[in-house]
Amino acid sequence: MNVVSNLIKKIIVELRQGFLLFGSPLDIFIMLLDVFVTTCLFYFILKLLSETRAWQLLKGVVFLIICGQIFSLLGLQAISFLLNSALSFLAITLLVLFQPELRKALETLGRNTLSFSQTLPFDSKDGNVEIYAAISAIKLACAQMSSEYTGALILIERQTKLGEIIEKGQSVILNASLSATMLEQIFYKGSPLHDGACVIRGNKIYAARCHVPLSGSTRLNRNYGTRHRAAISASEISDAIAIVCSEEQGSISVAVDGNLIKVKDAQVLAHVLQRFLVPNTVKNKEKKTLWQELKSYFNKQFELNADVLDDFVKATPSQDDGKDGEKQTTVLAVAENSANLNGYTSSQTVKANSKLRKKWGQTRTGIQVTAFVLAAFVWLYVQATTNVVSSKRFYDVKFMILNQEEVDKYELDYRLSAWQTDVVIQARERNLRGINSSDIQAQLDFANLKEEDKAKLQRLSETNKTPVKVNLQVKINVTDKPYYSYRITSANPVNVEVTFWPILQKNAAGTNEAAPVPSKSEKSKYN
Ligand SMILES: Nc1ncnc2c1ncn2[C@@H]1O[C@H](COP(=O)(O)OP(=O)(O)OP(=O)(O)O)[C@@H](O)[C@H]1O
Repeated sequence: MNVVSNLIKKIIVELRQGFLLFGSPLDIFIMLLDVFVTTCLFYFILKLLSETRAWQLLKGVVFLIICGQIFSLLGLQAISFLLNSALSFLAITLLVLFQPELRKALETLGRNTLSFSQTLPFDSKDGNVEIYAAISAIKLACAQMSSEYTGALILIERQTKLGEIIEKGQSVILNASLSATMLEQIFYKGSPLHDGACVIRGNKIYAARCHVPLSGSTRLNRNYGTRHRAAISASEISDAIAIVCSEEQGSISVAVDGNLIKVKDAQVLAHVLQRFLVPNTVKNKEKKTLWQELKSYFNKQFELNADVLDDFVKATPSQDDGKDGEKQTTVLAVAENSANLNGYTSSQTVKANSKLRKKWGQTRTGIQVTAFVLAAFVWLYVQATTNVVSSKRFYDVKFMILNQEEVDKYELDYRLSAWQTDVVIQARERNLRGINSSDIQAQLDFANLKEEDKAKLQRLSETNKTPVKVNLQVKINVTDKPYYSYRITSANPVNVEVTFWPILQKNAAGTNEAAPVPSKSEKSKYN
């Protein structure tokens, strides 16, 4: 909590000083890019987390931080202390409690980072043909098995390998060609392979008799047994699509991402599979631009997670296709962590074009705004802590006289009130390190003399009378450093008094000496 308060204080100080946007147009562009990239990162993380139970906890933590800030502002020390301690404890428990969710989120990240498509890993160049052949085989087998009330559990492996399931227990590696007959043979009641799940990898039936570890975290109706639960579990621990043919009801169901939906028949099943396996079948058949590709890449997170139920529904034919008024899809189980609990409940029939109702914080805009706010906050923090602006004092910087000829023409002599100055420069620390005393120029430019002063000098040169005093401002710059990378915050002296007198008078007075340089004790005033 203290960290948060300190951070806010630091940011306010930096904002007050106006140094946050210190730099060239290029620096500002880089800063904006920095905020943009950080926003994307936060967007990605928040989107992944918004599909998990960790989201609720995250909201709780934010609430506690806000309360803590309010309490500490009000000076309520006891409650601030308690909240502070609770937050430190929560930071550790968060990692332990939500290890499965975080693991899943990272897996999703890995999947989407390495591949832009969510298709089956088909070998052939013309993957789509093979996918359609596979879908057709599965459709035929499921139609047959459901009509005969043969129980089956088919897992279609996608990006996440199902090695953990395949290599365990009594599973049998088949690596057989995928065909409807083969599937029916496997799940035929008398077959030694019918128990458990079969895994489809690419265009092969890779393994049979696989046992899926049950998670038990679903809201499945009691009428459904372990086969359906196994389907949900398999879709929870991976991005596999699980198809269940029910032995008791003769129905067909599909599970994706922890959600289970009963489809009307094998034809609807084929539509669903096409939606998930064939790239760009439903959405966009045209060639995408890079921007569209990037957008769909980000959107895909939602397609595969939060919007997965919507996808199920979209994947089915229009509601009117059910001539006898029968429902095309029935949601049997919604993943416990699903963002869609507001939109769908278990065993609720969903209309084909229904829209999901999500809380604002979980909508794309909500997450985008939150991600931007977080990124801006982190950026401000980094500016205030690591990319710090500090100042450095340089002593005895000698004046450089410019345009001497401007006074030579009057044939006068002059004396300066000082020949050197102390300069304080402010810059980003890394820039400041590169500045030495020798890089600083303190210029006295006689070209800056005012017209009235010039007139006085003219009169003096003609009359040879009382000496004339004029003020000149010292101009300071750092050689080899662009003007926007530093600021001169003070110079002492910043104005120099120049006393002019006729050359003859000077010789008489013998005063052609430099004004005294500030003594050490005087210098210490500026430290
Ligand atoms: N963890 C599992 N992994 C793979 N297969 C499983 C698992 N648990 C059960 N099964 C399969 O499901 C069968 C038991 O089905 P059960 O009747 O309990 O489920 P169900 O969901 O009611 O399905 P059905 O409607 O077909 O009866 C088992 O014989 C086995 O083949």
